[in-house]
Amino acid sequence: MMSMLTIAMPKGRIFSEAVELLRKSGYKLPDEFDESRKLILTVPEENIRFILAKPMDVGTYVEHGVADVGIAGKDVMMEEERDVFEVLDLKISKCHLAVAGLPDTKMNDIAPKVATKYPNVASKYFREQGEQVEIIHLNGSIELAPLIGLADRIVDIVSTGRTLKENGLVEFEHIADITSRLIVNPVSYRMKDKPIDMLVERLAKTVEEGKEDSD
Ligand SMILES: Nc1ncnc2c1ncn2[C@@H]1O[C@H](COP(=O)(O)OP(=O)(O)OP(=O)(O)O)[C@@H](O)[C@H]1O
Ligand SMILES: O=P(O)(O)OC[C@H]1O[C@H](OP(=O)(O)OP(=O)(O)O)[C@H](O)[C@@H]1O
Repeated sequence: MMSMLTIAMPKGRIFSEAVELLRKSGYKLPDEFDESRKLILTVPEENIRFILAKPMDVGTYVEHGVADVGIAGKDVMMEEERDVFEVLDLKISKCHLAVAGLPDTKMNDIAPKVATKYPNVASKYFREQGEQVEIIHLNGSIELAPLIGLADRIVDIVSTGRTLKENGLVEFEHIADITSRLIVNPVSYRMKDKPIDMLVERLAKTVEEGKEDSD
């Protein structure tokens, strides 16, 4: 009998797309997945246990080995460099990271301020551009910062662009395209190589088929 796999799933907007991808890949996940408030969901028929974490925390569970694999946004992986393998681009929850602000505004020359939920990504980006900025770490509603005079620029996720538009903000620079990734704990990959390889193969096939559909 193969050992049970623990998969860390991100709660929130990625969750339903990730569940759909797993179902399309042949995993029979009970209806309970769509409405439960439980944080651990075991599917004995598939020999898999799912833990439901905050998206920013998935890498923590996988790095510590309490989850063998996990699903995390590339943005999260960029922000918190973790000792995990990124094995597959799941091509779900597409969006991008961008620099935005009020139109026709220049960055303040002396200590321009950048508000973001991604302090590491933002400071690395501006360092590479040779610009010295002050990073202001916020936890959400990032678009508020330039409107209220807290920051000259924001670094945030843009998906439809609706939040920027409705707040009168514009995108200045594109930092990186973002999709969700399958990540694996290095020790688990050695100890549970068979079930993990099977999971990766099945998901990769579905991702590939999805690509053909959208071509
Ligand atoms: N429009 C979007 N806004 C934010 N994240 C998005 C968007 N589209 C896709 N994503 C992906 O979803 C992840 C965030 O999911 P979600 O918004 O549920 O979490 P969160 O922002 O951490 O949650 P919370 O708002 O509860 O703090 C990101 O890491 C990113 O990879
Ligand atoms: O381009 P759009 O489709 O409008 O999506 C982008 C917005 O969605 C996210 O915020 P979220 O809804 O997660 O709220 P938050 O500000 O509390 O993080 C993100 O931080 C942007 O604000």
